[in-house]
Amino acid sequence: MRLHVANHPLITHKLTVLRDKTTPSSVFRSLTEELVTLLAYEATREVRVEPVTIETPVTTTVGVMLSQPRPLVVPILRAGLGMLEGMVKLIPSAEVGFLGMVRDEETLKPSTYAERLPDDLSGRQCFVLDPMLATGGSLIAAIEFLFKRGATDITCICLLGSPEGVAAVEAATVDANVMLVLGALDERLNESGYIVPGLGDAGDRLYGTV
Ligand SMILES: O=P(O)(O)OC[C@H]1O[C@H](OP(=O)(O)OP(=O)(O)O)[C@H](O)[C@@H]1O
Ligand SMILES: O=c1cc[nH]c(=O)[nH]1
Ligand SMILES: [Mg+2]
Repeated sequence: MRLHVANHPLITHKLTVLRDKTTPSSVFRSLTEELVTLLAYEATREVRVEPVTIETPVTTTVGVMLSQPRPLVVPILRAGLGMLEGMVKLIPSAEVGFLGMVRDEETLKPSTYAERLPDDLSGRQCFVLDPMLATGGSLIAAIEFLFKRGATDITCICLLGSPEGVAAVEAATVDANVMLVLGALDERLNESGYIVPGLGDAGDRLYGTV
């Protein structure tokens, strides 16, 4: 697994507002969208392109366009849905698949309650969106789901990650072509499995369900 942690003052500024417990849901939603667009810039550095010849008003030139098959973007419901708009703004031609997962807050184990993905993901570049990488259980389950459908090229974008979650994803994806892009790598998990300093429950903060 390759890890990229954003080191950019604009991203850190936006994350600071996101972390603030007084930030209302409406602002939290806009910032999440802005942050994913900034992180997607790094996450799509290896997006596949192919040469195309075009005519400018001045001459003929060779540029590039995204290759087929189109990239697949997979938000993990619920909180990952808050990242979808920011991602498809950058790649409007992407196809979108969905995985619904929820973590049991006692056992911290994830379960999958919804799935809408193409049957065959071989040859597809997949971009998984989830704001929070805590124990890593949800992201690992999502990655394994995509592997079972034949995916071999997966990039995950998370706003915040814990060292424990990064280590777990790393251990689960040895030798696989997986990239993890984080807005920030936080200090640790607390005894309830929440990221510290973190931002609380991303789903609740996005959708006002505290
Ligand atoms: O790394 P983990 O320990 O698995 O925790 C992270 C998961 O927890 C959150 O989802 P949650 O289960 O709260 O569902 P929600 O998006 O519906 O709020 C978050 O969006 C991740 O999917
Ligand atoms: O800190 C955390 C951990 C899991 N899920 C969240 O939304 N936040
Ligand atoms: Mg939640």
